[in-house]
Amino acid sequence: MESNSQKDHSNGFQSPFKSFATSALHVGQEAEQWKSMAVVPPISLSTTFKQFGPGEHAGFEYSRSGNPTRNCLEKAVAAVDGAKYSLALASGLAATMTIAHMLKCGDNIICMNDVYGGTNRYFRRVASEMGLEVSFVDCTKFDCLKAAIKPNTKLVWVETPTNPTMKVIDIKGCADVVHAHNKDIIVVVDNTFMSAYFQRPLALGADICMYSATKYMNGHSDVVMGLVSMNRDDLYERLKFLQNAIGAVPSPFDCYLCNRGLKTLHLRMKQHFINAVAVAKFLEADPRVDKVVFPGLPSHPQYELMKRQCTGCPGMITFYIKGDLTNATAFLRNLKLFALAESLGGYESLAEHPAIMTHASVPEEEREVLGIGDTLIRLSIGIEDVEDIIVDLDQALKAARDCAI
Ligand SMILES: Cc1ncc(COP(=O)(O)O)c(C=O)c1O
Ligand SMILES: N[C@@H](CCSC[C@H](N)C(=O)O)C(=O)O
Repeated sequence: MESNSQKDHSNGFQSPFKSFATSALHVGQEAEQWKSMAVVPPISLSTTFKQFGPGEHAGFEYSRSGNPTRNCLEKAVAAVDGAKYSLALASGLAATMTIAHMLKCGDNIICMNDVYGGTNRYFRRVASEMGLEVSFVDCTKFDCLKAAIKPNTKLVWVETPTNPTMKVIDIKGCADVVHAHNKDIIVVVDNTFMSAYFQRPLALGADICMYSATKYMNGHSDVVMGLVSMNRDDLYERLKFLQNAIGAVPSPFDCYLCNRGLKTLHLRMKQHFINAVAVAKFLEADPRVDKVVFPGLPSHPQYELMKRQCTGCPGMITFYIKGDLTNATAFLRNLKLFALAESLGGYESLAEHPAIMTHASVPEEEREVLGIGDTLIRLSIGIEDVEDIIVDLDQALKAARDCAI
């Protein structure tokens, strides 16, 4: 992260990370690593690799344990995260599971009380069933976090901004609280919403930066993948072991695609930011909308924190439509350019209803407390022409209002 004096004063956020695009394009992609001198890393589909003698090989034995195409991606991801190491897994949840396997029966995990529905479901209905103890805590409040740390706490899991209510967590503050208590507690940040372009959790004190690469990191809605980056040698050794021992690895073809997607991450994120600010301002000024939650607007309660810890804001906007479920449904059914679909972070605009779709797995009482109600709508603003995005939202808001008349 650049110093405060190097801030990009045009929008108040931190300056972009130095040589981000150059690293994304070149690190791990050296043509010299291939006999063919291929400039674009080949897709290495072979499941196994010929050995010179038993145990004597050229760096690869079996594709789950290590794959040349996956290596290229992992090196590029480590570079854009400002990390020493990165590992690719079969999905974001496979990454979560692999991280959880570093713990043992009876260990405690503190998880931010507002996280992606599938993460909540994994900790509550899978990890807990296997003997891990999980406490859901509001990590935006340091006092609550501090009070929740127990002698058996081994891992703290935060997501920022949270999916879908966009609460922002102070990563450095959180890591400081946890590590002051016990430096061995592993702080994990789910960086899916921000991508490596807008936020570097490791530089802020986190031990592991994790992604559902299914989203912005790949950015084309055609790959399901997870990524984890870290600096600590011990964490890398353990996770590398688990990557192979559990075996939740992505295919070489998906690694190729994600590696390719990463090459335009900086360009995509800049456009997502520009489009999202315009859309958020449009929605905020619209009388058919009750409330907009977008961390890139001064109206967001943690806007100052966002500007302090991020270099910008992705295309994720949550808003509460006026009316009830009928209006929310009419809005979503009438969108034309936006697809009504789960997921986010692709080049195309998507809209969804978290209470019924992505967060249905969160118990209803918890959803209510978190504000994931009938009128909450989540948008993933794509990189289409922003005027067209706004025209589409405008006509769907009209249809939603008219349905109530
Ligand atoms: C913030 C966040 N983390 C993790 C996941 C899980 O990722 P995946 O779907 O790639 O398993 C998702 C979405 O599914 C998500 O939105
Ligand atoms: N993280 C994505 C995917 C959402 S939900 C996927 C599936 N229905 C499930 O329950 O696992 C998002 O937030 O859109």
